[in-house]
Amino acid sequence: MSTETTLCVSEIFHSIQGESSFAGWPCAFVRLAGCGHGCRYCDTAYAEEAGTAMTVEQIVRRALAFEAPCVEVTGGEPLLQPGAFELLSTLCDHHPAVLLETGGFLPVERVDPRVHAIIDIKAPSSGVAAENCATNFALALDTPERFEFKIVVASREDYEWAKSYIAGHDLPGKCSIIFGPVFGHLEPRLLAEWILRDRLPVRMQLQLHKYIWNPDARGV
Ligand SMILES: C[S@@+](CC[C@H](N)C(=O)[O-])C[C@H]1O[C@@H](n2cnc3c(N)ncnc32)[C@H](O)[C@@H]1O
Ligand SMILES: Nc1nc2[nH]cc(C(=O)O)c2c(=O)[nH]1
Ligand code: SF4
Ligand SMILES: [Mg+2]
Repeated sequence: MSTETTLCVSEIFHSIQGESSFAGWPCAFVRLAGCGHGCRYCDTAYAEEAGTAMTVEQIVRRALAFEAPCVEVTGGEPLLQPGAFELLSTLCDHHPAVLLETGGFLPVERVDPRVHAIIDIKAPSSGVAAENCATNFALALDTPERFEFKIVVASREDYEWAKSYIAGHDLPGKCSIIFGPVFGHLEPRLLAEWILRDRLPVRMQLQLHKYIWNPDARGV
């Protein structure tokens, strides 16, 4: 295991995976520090605070010690740190289910193909929808089993945008797509009813951990 590459870590914790198609599984989380993308609703602004420098080996040991059925690298924006690619590959050398949560504004082509990448597509209410990285769609359509897309929706306008956006990129029926409400901003029942009424082939998620623990708690 390489010991030289260092990353800036916000927190490493053990929780119930609250999002994605892995929701419900116990999961070890590695939250890398720093993002700067500035999504208006971001629930993890604390990841902008200075993190702790750790080597890949230290991070992997801490994450594996939880003996969880999946390990997720998130942030902040994990792909902003050059060492994230080595971290993901090293985790894959030691664990069969490594997940990446990324904000969708950076290319994922250098991510180890053993990683299951959850790519956020930012809707207009995030304020950064213009920065979604278009090259990720071709890669995902080529190897859909490695990817899933997520869109967090704050309003009816976001929902309509999301519906057109996934159709425009030919994703429905080809890639796994998840829609979820911005916590505390959109009533989950409304999103459920819109999806059902439109016969939309997407999965709906609620952030499980915010119902299990205090929604403002860190480290869950
Ligand atoms: C905090 S981000 C970190 C990883 C990466 N930067 C990204 O945006 O995917 C993890 C996930 O939390 C979601 N998220 C952030 N704030 C949220 C909120 N208030 N309600 C619902 N989901 C939220 C993001 O959309 C993203 O899917
Ligand atoms: N329990 C739990 N599940 C999560 N899935 C993705 C998360 C994230 O912040 O990226 C997250 C998180 O912060 N907590
Ligand atoms: S990209 Fe992710 S971490 Fe960065 S501001 Fe947006 S939701 Fe928060
Ligand atoms: Mg979170």
